[in-house]
Amino acid sequence: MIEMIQVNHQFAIGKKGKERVVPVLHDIDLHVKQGEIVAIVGRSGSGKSTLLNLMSGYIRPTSGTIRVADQEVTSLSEGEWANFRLAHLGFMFQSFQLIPSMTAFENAELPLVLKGIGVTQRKKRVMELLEQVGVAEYAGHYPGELSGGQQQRVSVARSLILNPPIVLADEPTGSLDSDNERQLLSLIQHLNQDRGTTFVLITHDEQVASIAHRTVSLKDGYLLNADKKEGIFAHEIH
Ligand SMILES: Nc1ncnc2c1ncn2[C@@H]1O[C@H](COP(=O)(O)OP(=O)(O)OP(=O)(O)O)[C@@H](O)[C@H]1O
Repeated sequence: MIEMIQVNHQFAIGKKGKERVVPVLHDIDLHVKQGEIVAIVGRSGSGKSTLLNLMSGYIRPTSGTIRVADQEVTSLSEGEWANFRLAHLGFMFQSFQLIPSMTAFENAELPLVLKGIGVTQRKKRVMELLEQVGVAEYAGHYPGELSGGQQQRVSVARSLILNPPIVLADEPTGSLDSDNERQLLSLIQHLNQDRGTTFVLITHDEQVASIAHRTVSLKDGYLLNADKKEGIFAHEIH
């Protein structure tokens, strides 16, 4: 489902002509299979978000090949990437990234509007999903009128509204209390079991990693234990 082959990434920082190169990821080989939940762990600065940004096309690798859903994505243009994301990828973030001037309904509806889905179908789908994540009664509320947990549910509804086959999540439970965390993890497991949704989750949290079929660890930009499920947290995180 997602294949990274010999991927390297470096950032160039500083003024033009005086740039300094910062190597961040080295020789990454990672294969995430369809229907897998893979957790990515590692210390702050080890390159986890950079890895996810490469899978999502927000940055391009310095070298190497990336395939997502059987498509070689490294050569897609910005416009092609935008369409590709709408068709294949859902995103969950630690910050909910809701649009403050739009209601919960409108926020969740946005990807359907971008995809040109008609209003009747949009209404049905949004209300079904808001119901499923437990915030249907707040459909007309603005993000500022919702609790953190409720905003998170709206944000999750938006990320799932197009039934993406792959969901990429960066610290998805980072700002949730333990009840909301448990509910989100349970939703992820259901989607994975019922629809075969593939998840890549960046996390510092053992609870989150515990639902993963496999945990991979980044250390100083190198991928460790790419095929091993256990034995990572104790020595990599702390
Ligand atoms: N746009 C950028 N320009 C220059 N350097 C960057 C950029 N983005 C990230 N970096 C550097 O790349 C390294 C890896 O960053 P990244 O955000 O991928 O780490 P991370 O493992 O996700 O960290 P955290 O757990 O703190 O979010 C860091 O040293 C960071 O400073």
